[in-house]
Amino acid sequence: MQGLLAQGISVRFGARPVLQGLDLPLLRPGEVTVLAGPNAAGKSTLLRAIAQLQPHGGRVTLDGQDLAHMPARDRSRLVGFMPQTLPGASSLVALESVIAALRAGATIGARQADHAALAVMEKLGIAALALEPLSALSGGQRQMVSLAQAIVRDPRLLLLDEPTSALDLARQVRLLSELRRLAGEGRIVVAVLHDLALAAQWADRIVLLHDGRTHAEGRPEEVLTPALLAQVYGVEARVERCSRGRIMVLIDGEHAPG
Ligand SMILES: Nc1ncnc2c1ncn2[C@@H]1O[C@H](COP(=O)(O)OP(=O)(O)OP(=O)(O)O)[C@@H](O)[C@H]1O
Repeated sequence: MQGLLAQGISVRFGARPVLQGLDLPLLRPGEVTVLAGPNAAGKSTLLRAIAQLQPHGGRVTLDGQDLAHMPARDRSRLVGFMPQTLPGASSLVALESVIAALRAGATIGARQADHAALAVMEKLGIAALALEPLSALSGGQRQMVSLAQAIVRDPRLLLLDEPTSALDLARQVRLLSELRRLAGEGRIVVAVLHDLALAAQWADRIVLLHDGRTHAEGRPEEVLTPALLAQVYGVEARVERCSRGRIMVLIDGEHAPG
């Protein structure tokens, strides 16, 4: 079966269950899926479990192959992971960090690796940062370098944890356009986003996490409803259709209890 399937995903930290047998629908190649939900809902934990960076119960398969039972090198070729924050305490310059990410998943000659890494940075509009130390980059610059690291191996599955949180408006569009393009070429893209306006505009599918489970999933207009937003976030919301048929979520306030 083509796509990403995550079933019965459970994670607990000490006695506290964070994910409780969570199921995702089959996420198909070509789709951008947004994971949304309140703070501490378990979105990052779920991404890390899918990437096999977090011990978990349940099963994750990519195109029918169990990711947990795959050699780590094969998995790192197939799965690109962009963490919420790129560690800044590195002595590498940006280009070296992208080359290191490439070589972690592939046997590739030094010159070829240099070219491939620089090509990705050029595509993302960050070639000028190539020789800058990671420790000297701004939060947004670091986020773009982190994206370059995640996509340089040309992964089949791309997992991104709040990839736009530090980006200005133009770079948000650049990053999300790039994700759409990558999905259009047959990859599976899963991104955690808090910004429901961006989610409504860019996602094919939204999965709303709540209480350690999938509370709702579907197309943006199916999931971004006043009732579901009240249940999951505890807010009073209006959903309006604006130009080009897009939906817009307006938050009027917190939901009055009872
Ligand atoms: N390594 C850890 N040890 C203990 N508890 C953890 C650990 N990692 C996450 N948690 C807890 O698991 C819960 C879910 O965290 P997670 O980061 O997955 O949430 P999230 O939905 O991504 O939140 P946010 O939107 O705030 O980034 C939180 O209560 C968090 O404190």
